[in-house]
Amino acid sequence: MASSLPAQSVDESADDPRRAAKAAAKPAAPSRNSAEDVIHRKVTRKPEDAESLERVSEEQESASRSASGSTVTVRGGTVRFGEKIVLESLELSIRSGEFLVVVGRSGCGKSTLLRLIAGLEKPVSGSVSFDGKPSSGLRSDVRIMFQDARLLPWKSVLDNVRIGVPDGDRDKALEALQLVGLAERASEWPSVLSGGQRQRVALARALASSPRLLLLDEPLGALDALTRIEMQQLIERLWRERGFTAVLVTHDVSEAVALADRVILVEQGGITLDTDIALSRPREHDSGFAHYEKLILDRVLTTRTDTGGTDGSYTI
Ligand SMILES: Nc1ncnc2c1ncn2[C@@H]1O[C@H](COP(=O)(O)OP(=O)(O)OP(=O)(O)O)[C@@H](O)[C@H]1O
Repeated sequence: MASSLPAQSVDESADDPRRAAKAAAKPAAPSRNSAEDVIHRKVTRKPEDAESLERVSEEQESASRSASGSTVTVRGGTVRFGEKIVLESLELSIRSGEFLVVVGRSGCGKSTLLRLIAGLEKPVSGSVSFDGKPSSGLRSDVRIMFQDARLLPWKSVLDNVRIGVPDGDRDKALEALQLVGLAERASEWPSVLSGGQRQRVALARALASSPRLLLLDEPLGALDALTRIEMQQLIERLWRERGFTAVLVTHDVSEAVALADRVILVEQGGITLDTDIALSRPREHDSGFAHYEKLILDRVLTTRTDTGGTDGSYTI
């Protein structure tokens, strides 16, 4: 296996005025202490106009998000299966409340990275830390969602969600089902739900315990285009409201740009592209959006031929 490439941070603000302007307008994801600072400033500061009011509200949202999500650090993470080294000395820092999207060619190690963070894969060397503290094995504040909803067919929708709640608390499970708009289907069997509805139940189960980190391993990969967009919007809304840190693996570059604060490309055991997506939310499919799609695709396509989807999306 080729040796890993060093993590490469692509800073385009120098030659892209739109991005530079966005970056200047966007408050940096604050640390826990600076989150308190923002709240303090919010109470003491008098906004002079609508723009500063909006800015305060953005800062407030960012502060509250930061307080609810985990920071995750992978240092020198190496994972191998037999002789095959899949991740090699990988370095990654994820900010609290950040929405990170992982892209890369099939088999490059995206799911392995997610499993490493989840504690499902043990590194042969290196470490994973949460909020600055080394961690190994499964954690109660981390939840993972897969392409397959993995619902138990012999349990009702509500009982499936209760699996994700400490002590199986019924009210908390119902509350989670409400979040995804499926409370009225609580007593039904998973088999009568559509694929999209099953994924919403899986999302409710994942969020029912209010995790600080949500890992999403291509959860929308099997859905039709419209359901996929609805699910993207639901995930984005819940992420914004609840403030957890999110890491999504996807093959869909459009989905990556729609959801990410930041996109990384995994290649040859390491991270070979690491770029912020400096677009406001909700994202419009405008020239800024196209700019990032092209940036990511161009980088990926230096090593692979693309496949353009009939709906204008691209997969890698
Ligand atoms: N448990 C395992 N035992 C042996 N090899 C494994 C195991 N899990 C993953 N691999 C191998 O590690 C490599 C990376 O797998 P991984 O599932 O992380 O890739 P991926 O980028 O998520 O792929 P895809 O996009 O196709 O889902 C592949 O070559 C895969 O065959």
